[in-house]
Amino acid sequence: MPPVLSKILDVKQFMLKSTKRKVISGAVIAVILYLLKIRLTKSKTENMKVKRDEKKGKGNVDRMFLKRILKLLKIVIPRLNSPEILDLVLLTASLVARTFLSIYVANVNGQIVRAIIEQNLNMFLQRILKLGVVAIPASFVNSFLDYLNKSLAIRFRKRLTQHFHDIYLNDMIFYQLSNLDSRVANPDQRLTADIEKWANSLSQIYSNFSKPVLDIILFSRKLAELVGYQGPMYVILYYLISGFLLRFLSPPFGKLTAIEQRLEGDYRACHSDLVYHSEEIAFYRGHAWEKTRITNSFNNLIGHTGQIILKRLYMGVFDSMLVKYGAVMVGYAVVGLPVFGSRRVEYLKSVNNDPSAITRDYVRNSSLLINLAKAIGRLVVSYKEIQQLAGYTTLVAELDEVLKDLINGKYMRTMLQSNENQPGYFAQKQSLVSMNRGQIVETENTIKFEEVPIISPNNDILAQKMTFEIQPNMNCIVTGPNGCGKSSLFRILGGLWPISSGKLYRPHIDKLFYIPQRPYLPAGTLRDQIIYPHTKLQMLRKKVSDDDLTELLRLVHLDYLVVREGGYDKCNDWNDVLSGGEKQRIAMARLFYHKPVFAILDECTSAVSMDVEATLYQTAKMLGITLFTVSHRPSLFKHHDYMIQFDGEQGWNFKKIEHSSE
Ligand SMILES: Nc1ncnc2c1ncn2[C@@H]1O[C@H](COP(=O)(O)OP(=O)(O)OP(=O)(O)O)[C@@H](O)[C@H]1O
Repeated sequence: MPPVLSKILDVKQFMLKSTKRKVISGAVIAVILYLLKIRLTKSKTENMKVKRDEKKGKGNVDRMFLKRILKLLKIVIPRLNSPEILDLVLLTASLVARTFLSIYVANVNGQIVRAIIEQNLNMFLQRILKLGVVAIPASFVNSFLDYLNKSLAIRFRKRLTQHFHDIYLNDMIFYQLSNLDSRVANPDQRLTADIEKWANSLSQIYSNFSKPVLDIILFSRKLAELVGYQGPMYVILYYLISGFLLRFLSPPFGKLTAIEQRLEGDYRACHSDLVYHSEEIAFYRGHAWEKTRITNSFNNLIGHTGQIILKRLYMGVFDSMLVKYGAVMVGYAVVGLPVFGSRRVEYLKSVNNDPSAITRDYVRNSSLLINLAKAIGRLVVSYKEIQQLAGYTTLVAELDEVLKDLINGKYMRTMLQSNENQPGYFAQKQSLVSMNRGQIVETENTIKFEEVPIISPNNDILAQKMTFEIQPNMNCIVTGPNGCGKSSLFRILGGLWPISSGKLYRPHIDKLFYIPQRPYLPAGTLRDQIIYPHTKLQMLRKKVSDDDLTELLRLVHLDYLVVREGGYDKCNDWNDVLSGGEKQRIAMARLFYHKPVFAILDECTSAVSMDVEATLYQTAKMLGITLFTVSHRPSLFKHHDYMIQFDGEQGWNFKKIEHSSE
């Protein structure tokens, strides 16, 4: 009977010998079967869910993942002579060096044991010295590997971030991403945390994947030389079967990671909202409401994370059983091969039946085998890491795809669609909409709407096709009830919203300047608040000095700010230190600095006292700026010559204002 078969029979005998052992083995088998059953029922329902998601590519290791990762790889490694390739070459060289060093150390280990058994002090000391010498390059290689991994992750992150910054911060894409398209809920989270995690995960995967593959080849070759080809073959076969089993049992971790990241983003957004709107919330005493929202969001995140770790727990049980303990059994079978295997006679003859030589070979072989087993184990386990990478890849690639759609003038929106079979019920529908089916024509100094309707991104018609023309010095006021589309008219004029039909004639965007009700005050100096979005250099090129800025501040009655705040170079959190009216007046100073042909003033003086408001409008006109104002205040009518009046039911009217001669 072959020795392996007799061993198996021995084990069977051993298991059946005592009732206690029988009970334990029965229980273990029952637990395994039960877990398998749970997994099978779960995987049935999960499979149904996952199949639905798979179509959309929700973070599974599939064809879509491969397509997306290849696209992203082209971004992070653009050329064959990119520095990333050099890092990869160095990384591969270090991995090879480490494997050879491990083989060398395994050899020396065997020799040390032999020296002990032979009680040969000289040989023992020499081998110890050898180990000491090899420790120098080995330590360097280990640290260098770690460094290269991190450096590669930074390079990947830098490339990808630059790629996204170039698209996201180009023109108005950042606006369109959060206002027109509904696919990416938290672009900030994707651009910061998700990209970083993707880059780290990718650089780790290269080592975690290529190193074991390399180790498997080199260790197997060495082991085959020493114990025959069956040794490494049994080990690899064992791991292939366990890998297949693990793949079958493993939950869709990629998809779960993608969901976790999304929930993380939602939770972070809740906190950002609270910080951003803290004053309003504090006045409303809205803390209880906010607490509920934040807590719910946090609980969703924690609940999901809890589910993941539970899934990891049961996967950990299978991992340990198959990869750790099962592998040890296979390992012993393999190191026993020279002494118990088919070539035992040959082997024992070659070592003259010398126990010290057998021990040396045993130590060397087991050391090689441990390394081989570890390498295969890492390869099997790295499947989980690939799943995780698939999750991050979904998030990053999805952002890229949405941005590309926006560049190509397309956006996707979740819209409600009435259900013909069930009146009163609405179905959610996502559809890709083409922007700018209308036409934009650039003029010298004229604004003209020709049959342009005001349609919101949700496809709601706010105003029927509009036709009117505004020339410089035709100051125009826009009025109408709340939500009728006054600001939307300017969103279309400014190119923020697409034009669905008709023709829009307008001067170059530099000749239009928009001032909203809540002006944006960027982080920066007092000077930056006035000249935004110009830089100091652009201001100097425009031949404007700080004294000129003081003059502008005087026009808006804010010249006291220069002294109060300690000069133009003083940085401050301007949103906090300025009152509502001061912020609006800063914005008017900004308008006077830029002196555009047309100023779009969207309720931008609502917090300014009436007398100051009147001087602001007069100054603007004096500077030759044509006003295009949204306001409900009748006191402002006198500064304008024309009026666009919305009726709130899609109707509108463009007419000349008849001023009574006072
Ligand atoms: N990004 C968007 N996506 C979808 N709908 C939007 C968007 N922004 C605004 N709307 C909708 O368009 C409609 C018109 O909004 P708009 O801001 O033009 O109103 P308005 O006339 O300026 O109102 P108000 O006087 O209150 O400022 C509103 O019903 C609003 O909900």
